[in-house]
Amino acid sequence: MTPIESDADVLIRPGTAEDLAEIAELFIATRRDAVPQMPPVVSDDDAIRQWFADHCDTHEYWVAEDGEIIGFAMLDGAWLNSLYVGPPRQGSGIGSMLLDLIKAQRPDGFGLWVFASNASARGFYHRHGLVELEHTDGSANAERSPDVRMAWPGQDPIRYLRGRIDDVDDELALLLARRFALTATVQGYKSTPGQQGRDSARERAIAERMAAHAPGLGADAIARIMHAVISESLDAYESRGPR
Ligand SMILES: O=C(O)C(=O)C[C@]1(C(=O)O)C=C[C@@H](O)C=C1
Repeated sequence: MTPIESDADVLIRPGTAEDLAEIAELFIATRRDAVPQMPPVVSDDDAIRQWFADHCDTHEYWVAEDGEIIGFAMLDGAWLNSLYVGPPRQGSGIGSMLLDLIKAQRPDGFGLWVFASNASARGFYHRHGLVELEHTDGSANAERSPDVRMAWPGQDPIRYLRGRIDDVDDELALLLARRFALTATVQGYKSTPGQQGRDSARERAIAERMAAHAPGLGADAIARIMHAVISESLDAYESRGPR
Protein backbone atom coordinates (compact mmCIF):
# COMPACT_ATOMS: atom_id res chain seq x y z
CA MET A 1 0.00 0.00 0.00
CA THR A 2 1.24 3.51 -0.80
CA PRO A 3 2.36 5.27 2.36
CA ILE A 4 0.32 8.33 3.21
CA GLU A 5 3.10 9.71 5.33
CA SER A 6 6.41 8.18 6.32
CA ASP A 7 9.75 8.94 7.86
CA ALA A 8 12.84 6.73 7.94
CA ASP A 9 11.16 3.72 9.46
CA VAL A 10 7.52 4.58 10.12
CA LEU A 11 4.67 4.14 7.69
CA ILE A 12 1.25 5.68 8.26
CA ARG A 13 -1.51 3.98 6.31
CA PRO A 14 -5.25 3.30 6.50
CA GLY A 15 -6.12 0.49 8.92
CA THR A 16 -7.96 -2.56 7.59
CA ALA A 17 -10.01 -5.36 9.11
CA GLU A 18 -6.83 -7.48 9.26
CA ASP A 19 -5.23 -4.92 11.59
CA LEU A 20 -7.97 -4.90 14.20
CA ALA A 21 -6.67 -7.75 16.37
CA GLU A 22 -3.25 -6.05 16.60
CA ILE A 23 -4.88 -2.66 17.22
CA ALA A 24 -6.91 -4.16 20.07
CA GLU A 25 -3.74 -5.57 21.71
CA LEU A 26 -2.00 -2.21 21.35
CA PHE A 27 -4.98 -0.47 22.93
CA ILE A 28 -5.04 -2.93 25.87
CA ALA A 29 -1.29 -2.63 26.50
CA THR A 30 -1.24 1.17 26.15
CA ARG A 31 -4.19 1.73 28.45
CA ARG A 32 -2.73 -0.64 31.05
CA ASP A 33 0.57 1.28 30.96
CA ALA A 34 -1.21 4.66 31.17
CA VAL A 35 -2.73 4.03 34.64
CA PRO A 36 -2.95 6.22 36.74
CA GLN A 37 -2.69 9.06 34.19
CA MET A 38 -5.74 7.44 32.60
CA PRO A 39 -8.27 5.41 34.60
CA PRO A 40 -8.28 1.65 33.97
CA VAL A 41 -10.58 0.50 31.16
CA VAL A 42 -13.87 -0.71 32.58
CA SER A 43 -14.29 -3.61 30.09
CA ASP A 44 -12.23 -6.78 30.34
CA ASP A 45 -9.68 -7.60 27.63
CA ASP A 46 -11.92 -10.00 25.71
CA ALA A 47 -14.72 -7.43 25.60
CA ILE A 48 -12.22 -4.90 24.19
CA ARG A 49 -11.08 -7.37 21.51
CA GLN A 50 -14.71 -8.04 20.62
CA TRP A 51 -15.46 -4.31 20.49
CA PHE A 52 -12.75 -3.73 17.89
CA ALA A 53 -13.86 -6.79 15.90
CA ASP A 54 -17.42 -5.42 15.88
CA HIS A 55 -16.41 -1.87 14.93
CA CYS A 56 -14.50 -2.55 11.75
CA ASP A 57 -16.93 -0.96 9.29
CA THR A 58 -18.37 1.75 11.53
CA HIS A 59 -15.06 3.52 12.21
CA GLU A 60 -12.13 4.80 10.19
CA TYR A 61 -8.72 3.54 11.26
CA TRP A 62 -5.20 4.77 10.59
CA VAL A 63 -2.14 2.87 11.72
CA ALA A 64 1.52 3.71 12.20
CA GLU A 65 3.79 0.73 11.63
CA ASP A 66 7.46 -0.08 11.57
CA GLY A 67 6.90 -3.71 10.64
CA GLU A 68 4.38 -4.05 13.43
CA ILE A 69 1.66 -1.62 14.47
CA ILE A 70 3.09 0.93 16.91
CA GLY A 71 0.25 3.46 16.97
CA PHE A 72 -3.26 3.97 15.66
CA ALA A 73 -6.04 6.49 15.35
CA MET A 74 -9.76 5.71 15.16
CA LEU A 75 -12.25 8.22 13.79
CA ASP A 76 -16.03 8.30 13.81
CA GLY A 77 -17.17 11.14 11.57
CA ALA A 78 -15.93 14.40 13.10
CA TRP A 79 -14.80 12.63 16.31
CA LEU A 80 -11.32 11.34 16.98
CA ASN A 81 -12.30 8.46 19.25
CA SER A 82 -8.79 7.17 19.91
CA LEU A 83 -5.20 8.12 19.26
CA TYR A 84 -2.72 5.76 20.90
CA VAL A 85 0.99 5.15 20.54
CA GLY A 86 2.39 2.07 22.25
CA PRO A 87 4.68 2.67 25.26
CA PRO A 88 7.96 1.78 23.49
CA ARG A 89 7.51 4.50 20.85
CA GLN A 90 5.87 7.25 22.88
CA GLY A 91 7.61 10.63 22.58
CA SER A 92 9.15 9.83 19.20
CA GLY A 93 6.82 11.88 17.01
CA ILE A 94 4.42 9.07 16.01
CA GLY A 95 1.45 10.76 17.68
CA SER A 96 2.24 14.01 15.87
CA MET A 97 2.40 12.17 12.54
CA LEU A 98 -0.99 10.58 13.17
CA LEU A 99 -2.51 13.84 14.34
CA ASP A 100 -1.19 15.78 11.32
CA LEU A 101 -2.70 13.16 9.08
CA ILE A 102 -6.06 13.41 10.83
CA LYS A 103 -6.04 17.20 10.46
CA ALA A 104 -5.52 16.71 6.74
CA GLN A 105 -8.38 14.19 6.68
CA ARG A 106 -10.71 16.49 8.63
CA PRO A 107 -9.90 20.02 7.39
CA ASP A 108 -13.19 21.33 8.81
CA GLY A 109 -12.20 20.30 12.32
CA PHE A 110 -12.86 17.46 14.74
CA GLY A 111 -13.49 16.88 18.42
CA LEU A 112 -12.21 14.43 21.00
CA TRP A 113 -12.52 13.59 24.69
CA VAL A 114 -9.46 13.34 26.91
CA PHE A 115 -9.36 12.43 30.60
CA ALA A 116 -8.70 15.49 32.76
CA SER A 117 -6.00 13.49 34.58
CA ASN A 118 -4.11 12.85 31.33
CA ALA A 119 -1.87 15.91 31.50
CA SER A 120 0.58 14.71 28.87
CA ALA A 121 -2.17 14.13 26.27
CA ARG A 122 -3.75 17.51 27.03
CA GLY A 123 -0.35 19.19 26.65
CA PHE A 124 0.24 17.32 23.37
CA TYR A 125 -3.11 18.45 21.97
CA HIS A 126 -2.53 22.05 23.12
CA ARG A 127 0.84 22.10 21.41
CA HIS A 128 -0.90 20.96 18.23
CA GLY A 129 -3.45 23.78 18.29
CA LEU A 130 -6.43 22.02 19.86
CA VAL A 131 -8.62 23.95 22.28
CA GLU A 132 -10.50 22.85 25.40
CA LEU A 133 -14.25 23.40 25.01
CA GLU A 134 -15.88 21.69 27.97
CA HIS A 135 -14.97 20.09 31.31
CA THR A 136 -17.19 17.38 32.79
CA ASP A 137 -17.46 15.65 36.16
CA GLY A 138 -17.14 12.27 34.39
CA SER A 139 -20.67 11.10 35.18
CA ALA A 140 -21.34 10.49 31.46
CA ASN A 141 -18.33 8.27 30.70
CA ALA A 142 -17.86 4.58 31.48
CA GLU A 143 -14.86 5.20 33.76
CA ARG A 144 -16.71 7.90 35.75
CA SER A 145 -13.61 10.04 35.47
CA PRO A 146 -13.68 13.80 34.78
CA ASP A 147 -12.92 14.51 31.15
CA VAL A 148 -12.34 17.40 28.79
CA ARG A 149 -13.86 17.95 25.39
CA MET A 150 -11.21 19.30 23.02
CA ALA A 151 -11.40 20.29 19.39
CA TRP A 152 -9.23 21.13 16.48
CA PRO A 153 -11.31 23.91 14.94
CA GLY A 154 -10.00 23.33 11.44
CA GLN A 155 -9.21 25.76 8.67
CA ASP A 156 -12.13 28.07 9.54
CA PRO A 157 -12.26 28.07 13.37
CA ILE A 158 -15.16 30.54 13.67
CA ARG A 159 -17.27 28.41 11.36
CA TYR A 160 -16.41 25.26 13.34
CA LEU A 161 -17.13 26.89 16.71
CA ARG A 162 -20.40 28.40 15.46
CA GLY A 163 -21.39 24.88 14.44
CA ARG A 164 -20.79 23.72 18.02
CA ILE A 165 -22.75 26.70 19.36
CA ASP A 166 -25.62 25.69 17.05
CA ASP A 167 -25.45 22.12 18.44
CA VAL A 168 -25.74 23.41 22.01
CA ASP A 169 -28.48 25.89 21.10
CA ASP A 170 -30.50 23.07 19.54
CA GLU A 171 -30.36 21.27 22.89
CA LEU A 172 -30.99 24.48 24.81
CA ALA A 173 -34.09 25.30 22.76
CA LEU A 174 -35.61 21.93 23.63
CA LEU A 175 -34.74 22.37 27.31
CA LEU A 176 -36.23 25.86 27.37
CA ALA A 177 -39.43 24.57 25.77
CA ARG A 178 -39.66 21.83 28.44
CA ARG A 179 -39.03 24.37 31.19
CA PHE A 180 -41.56 26.87 29.82
CA ALA A 181 -44.19 24.11 29.81
CA LEU A 182 -43.44 23.18 33.44
CA THR A 183 -43.62 26.80 34.64
CA ALA A 184 -47.01 27.11 32.91
CA THR A 185 -48.26 23.87 34.48
CA VAL A 186 -47.22 24.97 37.99
CA GLN A 187 -49.11 28.25 37.52
CA GLY A 188 -52.29 26.24 37.00
CA TYR A 189 -51.89 24.90 40.56
CA LYS A 190 -51.05 28.30 42.05
CA SER A 191 -54.52 29.78 41.63
CA THR A 192 -55.02 30.22 45.37
CA PRO A 193 -54.71 33.92 46.26
CA GLY A 194 -51.32 34.58 47.83
CA GLN A 195 -49.64 31.75 45.95
CA GLN A 196 -49.50 33.44 42.55
CA GLY A 197 -46.58 35.35 41.17
CA ARG A 198 -42.94 34.92 41.92
CA ASP A 199 -41.23 33.20 44.78
CA SER A 200 -37.77 34.70 45.20
CA ALA A 201 -36.63 32.09 47.74
CA ARG A 202 -37.50 29.31 45.33
CA GLU A 203 -35.74 31.11 42.47
CA ARG A 204 -32.58 31.53 44.56
CA ALA A 205 -32.69 27.83 45.47
CA ILE A 206 -32.95 27.02 41.75
CA ALA A 207 -29.87 29.14 40.99
CA GLU A 208 -27.86 27.53 43.81
CA ARG A 209 -28.87 24.06 42.67
CA MET A 210 -27.87 24.79 39.08
CA ALA A 211 -24.56 26.33 40.18
CA ALA A 212 -23.62 22.98 41.72
CA HIS A 213 -23.66 21.55 38.17
CA ALA A 214 -21.95 24.58 36.60
CA PRO A 215 -19.59 26.04 39.22
CA GLY A 216 -17.81 28.09 36.55
CA LEU A 217 -20.95 30.15 35.95
CA GLY A 218 -21.69 30.91 39.61
CA ALA A 219 -25.05 31.23 41.31
CA ASP A 220 -25.41 34.98 40.72
CA ALA A 221 -24.95 34.77 36.94
CA ILE A 222 -27.30 31.78 36.81
CA ALA A 223 -29.85 33.69 38.90
CA ARG A 224 -29.84 36.54 36.36
CA ILE A 225 -30.24 34.10 33.45
CA MET A 226 -33.03 32.21 35.21
CA HIS A 227 -34.78 35.44 36.13
CA ALA A 228 -35.06 36.20 32.40
CA VAL A 229 -36.14 32.62 31.61
CA ILE A 230 -38.82 32.61 34.31
CA SER A 231 -40.03 36.12 33.39
CA GLU A 232 -40.45 35.06 29.75
CA SER A 233 -42.15 31.82 30.81
CA LEU A 234 -44.63 33.66 33.03
CA ASP A 235 -45.31 36.28 30.33
CA ALA A 236 -45.95 33.53 27.79
CA TYR A 237 -48.27 31.77 30.25
CA GLU A 238 -50.18 34.97 30.99
CA SER A 239 -50.61 35.94 27.35
CA ARG A 240 -51.44 32.45 26.10
CA GLY A 241 -53.02 30.94 29.17
CA PRO A 242 -52.80 27.29 30.18
CA ARG A 243 -52.49 24.75 27.36
O1 LIG B 1 -42.11 27.02 41.76
C1 LIG B 1 -42.97 27.87 41.54
O2 LIG B 1 -43.70 28.32 42.43
C2 LIG B 1 -43.18 28.37 40.17
O3 LIG B 1 -44.09 29.13 39.91
C3 LIG B 1 -42.21 27.98 39.13
C4 LIG B 1 -41.12 29.00 38.97
C5 LIG B 1 -40.16 28.41 37.91
O4 LIG B 1 -40.43 28.57 36.71
O5 LIG B 1 -39.25 27.73 38.33
C6 LIG B 1 -41.71 30.26 38.47
C7 LIG B 1 -41.92 31.33 39.26
C8 LIG B 1 -41.50 31.36 40.67
O6 LIG B 1 -40.94 32.58 41.02
C9 LIG B 1 -40.62 30.26 41.03
C10 LIG B 1 -40.40 29.19 40.22
